[in-house]
Amino acid sequence: MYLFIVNPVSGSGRGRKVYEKIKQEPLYMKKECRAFFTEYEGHARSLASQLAEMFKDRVNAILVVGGDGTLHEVVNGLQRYPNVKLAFIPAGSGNDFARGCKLTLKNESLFKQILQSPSWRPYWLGKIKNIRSENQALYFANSIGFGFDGEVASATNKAGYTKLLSLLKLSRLQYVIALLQVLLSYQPKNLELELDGKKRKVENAFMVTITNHPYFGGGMKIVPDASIHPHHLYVIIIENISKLKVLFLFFTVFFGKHLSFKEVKVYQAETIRVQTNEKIDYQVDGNSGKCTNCTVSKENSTRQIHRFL
Ligand SMILES: Nc1ncnc2c1ncn2[C@@H]1O[C@H](COP(=O)(O)OP(=O)(O)OP(=O)(O)O)[C@@H](O)[C@H]1O
Repeated sequence: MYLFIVNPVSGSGRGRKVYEKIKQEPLYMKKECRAFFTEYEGHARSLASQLAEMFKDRVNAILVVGGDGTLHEVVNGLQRYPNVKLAFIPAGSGNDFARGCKLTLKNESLFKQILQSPSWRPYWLGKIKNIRSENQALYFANSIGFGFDGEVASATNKAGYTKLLSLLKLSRLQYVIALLQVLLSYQPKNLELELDGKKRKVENAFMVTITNHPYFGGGMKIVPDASIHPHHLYVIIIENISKLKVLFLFFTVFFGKHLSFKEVKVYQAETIRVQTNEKIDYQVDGNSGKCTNCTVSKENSTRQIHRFL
């Protein structure tokens, strides 16, 4: 049995359209496929855990049709079900997870590939402790970022021009527009980091981002050489940089050329502690929030995800 979790509003309606096309495929009728639509924010998380519990002995895989935000909810719903196989059919506006996993096919072709010749490979999600609750960890598929990154995500999520950009097929511009807006008002932050026990003060931080794979912000190659690793995450720090230089840096990041800037540093670490005196904006898989401290590492379980990288 293949279970679909479809976010119909992802990508300004692309999620519904992609699913409607997949549903017409003879393979959809032939195999046992069932679809569940999300109806509100957070619904994908509860759906995923309910479906995994209800069909745990019969499910071949859960297929997520949506954006990175929907995937984020699903991986959190599956926290207690690491054995459930997961596949992603991108239909959002950013789709960084699909880039990070080298999913080159789209829509019906990707659906057929998942059912007929899947490439199940291990994946280790990022795990954040203490960010929203002391008792429950939060998982991420792509990245968590603090500072500028968090403020840009918050502006992107509040933006009123999303639908227009989608109609014009310019969704990738959404992040860039928010970035320029936030750049004008952004005040650098002071943070204290601990990378595998080694303390490091980051003064005038532009951003600190921890990622599982190279992509973020709708196609920017933030850590170009990152590969999905069982133990370590990649930490990119941008500090003491002028706003003008940031602008230049963000043009080069699409090609992964920003690492030559002296203000940019990349580390690998298994456990990362982040602490600030004042609440700081963060984004996790594109969802925004505020926090003062948290600890980030890899989850212990291995999951099987359809991917090529
Ligand atoms: N029926 C619904 N109505 C309104 N919001 C929904 C519904 N179902 C899910 N959502 C919310 O829609 C939000 C956006 O989803 P998602 O991130 O998957 O798409 P996107 O923003 O277009 O893509 P990306 O994150 O890749 O840019 C999520 O926060 C999710 O909780």
